[in-house]
Amino acid sequence: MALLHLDSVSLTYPGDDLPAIANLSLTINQGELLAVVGPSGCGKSSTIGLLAGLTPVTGGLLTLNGNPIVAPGPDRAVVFQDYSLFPWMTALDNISFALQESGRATGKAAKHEARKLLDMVGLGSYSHKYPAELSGGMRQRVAIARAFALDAPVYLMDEPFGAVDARNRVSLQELLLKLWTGDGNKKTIFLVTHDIDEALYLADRIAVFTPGPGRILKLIDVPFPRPRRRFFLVQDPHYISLRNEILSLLQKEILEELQQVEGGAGI
Ligand SMILES: Nc1ncnc2c1ncn2[C@@H]1O[C@H](COP(=O)(O)OP(=O)(O)OP(=O)(O)O)[C@@H](O)[C@H]1O
Repeated sequence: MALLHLDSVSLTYPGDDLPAIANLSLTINQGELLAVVGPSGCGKSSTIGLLAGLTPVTGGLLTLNGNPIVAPGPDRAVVFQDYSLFPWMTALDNISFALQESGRATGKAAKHEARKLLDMVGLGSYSHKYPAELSGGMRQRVAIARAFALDAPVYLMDEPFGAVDARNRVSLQELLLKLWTGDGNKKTIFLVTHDIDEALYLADRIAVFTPGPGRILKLIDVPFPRPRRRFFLVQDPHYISLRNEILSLLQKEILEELQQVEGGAGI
């Protein structure tokens, strides 16, 4: 069932001549995990801003459940790369505050629920620590636990694992899959990533964006059954060919853009 729908959406920031996004059309189904890859500046974060209701569209129509998106709402949670935790609150308080703000729990119940979430992300014994006392990977775990404390139907994730090392990235990906499927009632996830392997491992579909103005160059179905097993997946010839296809789509776009800038010299 279609949940998010972008119909010829365009965005031109105030004062800009050129649009950041032009004629972007896409339907995202309920429970789908859609990954977006594309060169830097192609409008991925801007699309998250539109879906979150933080930025108004300047053309086209953007709907959630058939209703135009005009403002942020509790039906959409956003996770950024930079953790965005409150530095003056402990890990536990960051999560219980989110639970209270969303009206999901108050007082002791909020603390209890927050503790369960911290346990789930493997940080049960770090509940009293402040963000500055945690490693980058731990902070992002808390940020993800806090986002999932909101129990929103839609998650908009902008390079959520971009700032963590490869090992932490793998475990955060597993965590994301666990939270996505939750109690069997899947969330809908729009995940921006620069990592093609991450997109292929996590997503149901991958949208490859063109350089600005952002549009979809290709929508790719990721056919691998779940649960996926990394070790076998990366050796699967179909995986290798999909990976190469995405890489060459991105490289072609980047080379064409460079040729326009450099007049083709040396490329
Ligand atoms: N708040 C803003 N005001 C004006 N222009 C903006 C704003 N945010 C983004 N832009 C412009 O919109 C275009 C798309 O930027 P955006 O951040 O959406 O790209 P991106 O694909 O997420 O890039 P990256 O992968 O580097 O994060 C760029 O040309 C950028 O300069």
